[in-house]
Amino acid sequence: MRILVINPGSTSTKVAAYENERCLWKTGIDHSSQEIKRFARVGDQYEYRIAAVLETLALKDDSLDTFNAIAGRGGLLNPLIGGTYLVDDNLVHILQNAPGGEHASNLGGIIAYHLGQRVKVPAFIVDPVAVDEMEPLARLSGLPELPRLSQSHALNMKAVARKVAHKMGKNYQDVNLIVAHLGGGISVAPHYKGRMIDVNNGNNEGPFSVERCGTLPAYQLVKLCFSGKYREGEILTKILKEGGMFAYLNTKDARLVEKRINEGDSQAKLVLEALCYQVAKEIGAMATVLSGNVDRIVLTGGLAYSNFITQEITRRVSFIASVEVVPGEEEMEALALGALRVLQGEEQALVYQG
Ligand SMILES: Nc1ncnc2c1ncn2[C@@H]1O[C@H](COP(=O)(O)OP(=O)(O)O)[C@@H](O)[C@H]1O
Ligand SMILES: CCCC(=O)OP(=O)(O)O
Repeated sequence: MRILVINPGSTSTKVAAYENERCLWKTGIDHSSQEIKRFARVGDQYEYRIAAVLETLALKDDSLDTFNAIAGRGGLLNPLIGGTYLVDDNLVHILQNAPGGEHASNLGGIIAYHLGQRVKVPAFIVDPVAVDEMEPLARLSGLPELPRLSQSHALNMKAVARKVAHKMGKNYQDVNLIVAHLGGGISVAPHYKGRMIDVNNGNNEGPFSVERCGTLPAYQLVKLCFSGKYREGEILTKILKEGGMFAYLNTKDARLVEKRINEGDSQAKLVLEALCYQVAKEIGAMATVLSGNVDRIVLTGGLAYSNFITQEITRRVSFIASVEVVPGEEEMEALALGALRVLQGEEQALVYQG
C-alpha cells in the first residue's frame, strides 16, 4: 500500500510517501510569511498548498495516482476520541469553516480530501489536535462557562508513547507515562494505560513555549484586554504567536537562544531556564494525576534536541520516574501508520459527526 502524508504547519508543509511502514521519501516545503499573509483565513490556503504538494511530487518523480490513500494532520474539531477518521464532505466543510479555531493543522484534512478526490482514493486524518480522552475531573476550570479543552499534540505524543512502551517490552495500554511535547507549542499529558486522561491546552494553558504564553495571570489579562490599548486580534496574537520566549527574547529559535547563553547573555539564560522550570512543574502536576504511578517521563519535540533543555527539566523531575528523550516528532510515520491500519482492515475508519 502507498500512502501520501501531508502535515501542514504555520510556516511549512511536510510531505512524505510511505510504502506500508517504510518511508520512501520525506521533505518540507517552506512558506514565507509574505505568501501566507495573502490569505485572510487558514482554510483559504488549501489551493496554494496543494500546488506546492503537486510540485513536490513532480520533483520527487512520484505520481498522485500511485497512492492508495492520503493522510493529513487533523485540526481543531469538537472533542473526539483518538483514531483514524475518514475525511468526507461534512468534515472538509467543517475544517474549512474552522468553528473550533484557526490552526494550520485544519488544512491537513482539506488538502488530503481534495487530492484524494482527484485520484478517487480515501483521505484520512489521524489523532487530530482535538483528541479528547480527559477524565470528568480534569474538565473543570473553576468557571462553568469556561470548561477546559483538550487541544494538544496528540498525534506525536501517542506515537512516541507507543514507541517507548514497546521499548520497555510492553503495550501502550499497559503503562503509565507522562509525555511532554516541546515544540512551537507545548503539551504535557499523563497517559494512563493508553488514554490521555488530562493535558494542558497546548495553545493557551500550561508552560509558556517558544511562541505561546501558556497560562497567564487571569486578573491581569482581563485588565490588559480592557485597557483600550489592544484589539481582540492583537491580544490573541500575543497569546498564540508572539508570547512566551519570543516576547522576552524576540526569537522563536531555541538554538539561537542557547548560543546567546553561551556568549554570556543572562536574560536569555533566565528565560530558557524559566521555560524548563514551567515544563518541570507541569510534569510534577501530571504525576499527581497518576497518583505517582509513573513508569517513564518522555521528552519529545524539537526542543528535546537541546541538551540544555532536557538536562534542566530532567534534574527537576527525575525523582518521579526515569526520563526518556525522543527528540523531534514522529507525526509523518504516525499519520501513515494510522491510514495503513484502516487500509489493512486492522481498524475501522471513524466518521466525524461534528
Ligand atoms: N537541535 C536543536 N537544538 C535546540 N533547539 C532546537 C533544535 N532543533 C529544533 N529546535 C527548536 O525547536 C523548536 C521547534 O520545535 P518543533 O517541534 O520543530 O516545532 P513545530 O513542529 O511545532 O514547529 C524551535 O524553537 C527550534 O529552535
Ligand atoms: C494545540 C496543540 C497543537 C499545536 O499547537 O500544534 P503546533 O505546535 O504544530 O502549532
